[in-house]
Amino acid sequence: MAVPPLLTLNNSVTIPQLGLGMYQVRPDQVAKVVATAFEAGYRSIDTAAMYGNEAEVGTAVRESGLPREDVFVTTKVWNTDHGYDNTLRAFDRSAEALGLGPVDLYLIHWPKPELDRYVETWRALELLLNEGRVRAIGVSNFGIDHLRRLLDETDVVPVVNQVELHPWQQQAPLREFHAEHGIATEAWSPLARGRNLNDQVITALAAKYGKTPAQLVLRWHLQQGIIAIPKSATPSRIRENTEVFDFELAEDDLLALAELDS
Ligand SMILES: NC(=O)C1=CN([C@@H]2O[C@H](COP(=O)(O)OP(=O)(O)OC[C@H]3O[C@@H](n4cnc5c(N)ncnc54)[C@H](OP(=O)(O)O)[C@@H]3O)[C@@H](O)[C@H]2O)C=CC1
Ligand SMILES: O=C1CO[C@H](CO)[C@@H](O)[C@@H]1O
Repeated sequence: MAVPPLLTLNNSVTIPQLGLGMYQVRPDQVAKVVATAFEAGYRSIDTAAMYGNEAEVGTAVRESGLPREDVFVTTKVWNTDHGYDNTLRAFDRSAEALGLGPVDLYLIHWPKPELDRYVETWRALELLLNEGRVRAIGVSNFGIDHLRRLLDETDVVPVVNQVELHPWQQQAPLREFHAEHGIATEAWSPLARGRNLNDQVITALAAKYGKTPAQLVLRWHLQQGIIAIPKSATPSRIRENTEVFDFELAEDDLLALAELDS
């Protein structure tokens, strides 16, 4: 069992650098998936109101027997709930479904610039933080312009920006902006949904390190300080995806992987 290392966020809260994604984990699968993950060492679960499994995630965490403070739960406000009051109501629904007390991390799922309400949505998250109903607040799918606006017009700097990121979409300019402003980068679809795991560069390097392609890709994330939340509903893969703390990619191999960005 490998318990992932903790990364310290800009408000001093810590988050496991590897977590389990819950998109498309059906409610009836959640209990087994989460129990398998906890047994394998995961301590972080990424869900969202939009995933339709918050209640089952909450139950699985409560029934795990793990101390609440040892588990990190992220959820997100969905696009249809932007706006100050709507967001507070959406949070109430999520917190009630989870039933875990304060939520560790609450994210704006998408900026939805066409609605132009992400600043007031963010202010609602700031209130939740000040009231102690969440331990940290962040965003997802925000571009540099959206982040700049939050930094200019609001008080709290997001702890993370969760974006699509994998060797084929490396997000260099955004990551640089995050680093300048103390925002952690969290990768969604860190395995690119498994679609490119037969890539020749990946399979050759995986063979070199005696690891699977998925482990190789996850190691690439971890070595760059990225938080990764791979999803799997398959017990063997849930375990496989944690066995990434016992090897290190050499500089040359990181350079070869940098070339995959498209
Ligand atoms: N903020 C946002 O807008 C978004 C957030 N997310 C979050 O990020 C999480 C992860 O992203 P997701 O899009 O699910 O994609 P991932 O990159 O995590 O890939 C998941 C897919 O890869 C397969 N897989 C997992 N492990 C392995 C392995 N070791 N070998 C081969 N195949 C494997 C899974 O199959 P199987 O389950 O059958 O094992 C599944 O089909 C989501 O679950 C969600 O929590 C995702 C999208 C958008
Ligand atoms: O979190 C999410 C899961 O994946 C969906 C489809 O790609 C995204 O739209 C959504 O943001």
